[in-house]
Amino acid sequence: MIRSNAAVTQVPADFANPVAALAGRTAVRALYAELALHPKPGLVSPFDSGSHDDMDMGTFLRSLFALRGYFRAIAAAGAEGADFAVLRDLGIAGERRMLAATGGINTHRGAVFGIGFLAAAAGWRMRRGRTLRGTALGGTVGDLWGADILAAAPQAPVSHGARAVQRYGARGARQEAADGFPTLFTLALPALDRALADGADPERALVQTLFTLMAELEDTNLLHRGGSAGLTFVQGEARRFLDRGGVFQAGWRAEALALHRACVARRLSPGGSADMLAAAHFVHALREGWA
Ligand SMILES: CC(C)(COP(=O)(O)OP(=O)(O)OC[C@H]1O[C@@H](n2cnc3c(N)ncnc32)[C@H](O[C@H]2O[C@H](COP(=O)(O)OP(=O)(O)OP(=O)(O)O)[C@@H](O)[C@H]2O)[C@@H]1O)[C@@H](O)C(=O)NCCC(=O)NCCS
Ligand SMILES: Nc1ncnc2[nH]cnc12
Repeated sequence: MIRSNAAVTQVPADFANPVAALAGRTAVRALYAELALHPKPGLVSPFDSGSHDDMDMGTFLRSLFALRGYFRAIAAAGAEGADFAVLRDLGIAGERRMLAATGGINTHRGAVFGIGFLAAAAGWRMRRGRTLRGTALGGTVGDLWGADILAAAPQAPVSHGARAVQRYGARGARQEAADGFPTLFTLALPALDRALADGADPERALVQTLFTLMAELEDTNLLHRGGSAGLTFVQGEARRFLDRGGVFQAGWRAEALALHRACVARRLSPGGSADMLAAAHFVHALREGWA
């Protein structure tokens, strides 16, 4: 049977949607920029697999390619004013595609969650011609979906992160999103803008931003792997790096590599900070391409 032209030319709404395409493309580029960055204490990079035995650069590349359609679709859903249930189902489907691509390894679960909501909020604001500047993007996440994020029952099985929240009373990813991503908008993005303004190239500006996040974020990955002592160790070392001048000090790369080795020796991995770094890259790049 010959299908009508209409059927052949039908494209998914998100594909035909320039706002969704921009957000989707920008999200994948942000995940790649984070992955390709080095040195990143304890984390996977082209240099090595950090504190991880079960994943490497290839695992993350397969993961971020599998998520291309997800970020485009969730931005399109946000543009349409979708409610939390729609976004959650897209997020669950995205997680499934990620796990299928990685053989069940949890590479970007935090990014599926955090950058997913930011992409949805970007779709909502760009469709309505609203600015992406200041804390507006995070405010949209909190205003439109914050209450539902906190009310949603944790997925079974309970994640390492949720267990860390229960055990250590940390805020975790949900509270961060429901509050409009304060760590991202009041800490990470200003650090990125300041490093670039002070003359750092993009690589050094991203390293500076990562250390700024590591010094402050209550990263449930660190709590899961190293308890309060692990989190306190990384926060303290990151703060010392920044107090000595960060990426603007002579020998900064050797300093950062020394912390990488110390994290690997302790099996510590600030995965939450890695996700927030990718989120900062996402928002910064989106702002560049949008009024
Ligand atoms: C909505 C959920 C995704 C939230 O899940 P949950 O409530 O369980 O919260 P967390 O698991 O704590 O958060 C999810 C991930 O967020 C990252 N993260 C950690 N701390 C923070 C923080 N303070 N602020 C922001 N983000 C944070 C972190 O992601 C990274 O860790 C992942 C690896 O985790 P894990 O495998 O446990 O660690 P490993 O060291 O690899 O373990 P082993 O090697 O020992 O095995 C990695 O993926 C990074 O991304 C947190 O994990 C969920 O409940 C849910 O409902 N999902 C359904 C979809 C949905 O609702 N989506 C919303 C619409 S988009
Ligand atoms: N580069 C990375 N290494 C380990 N965990 C991560 N989670 C997000 N990005 C990561």
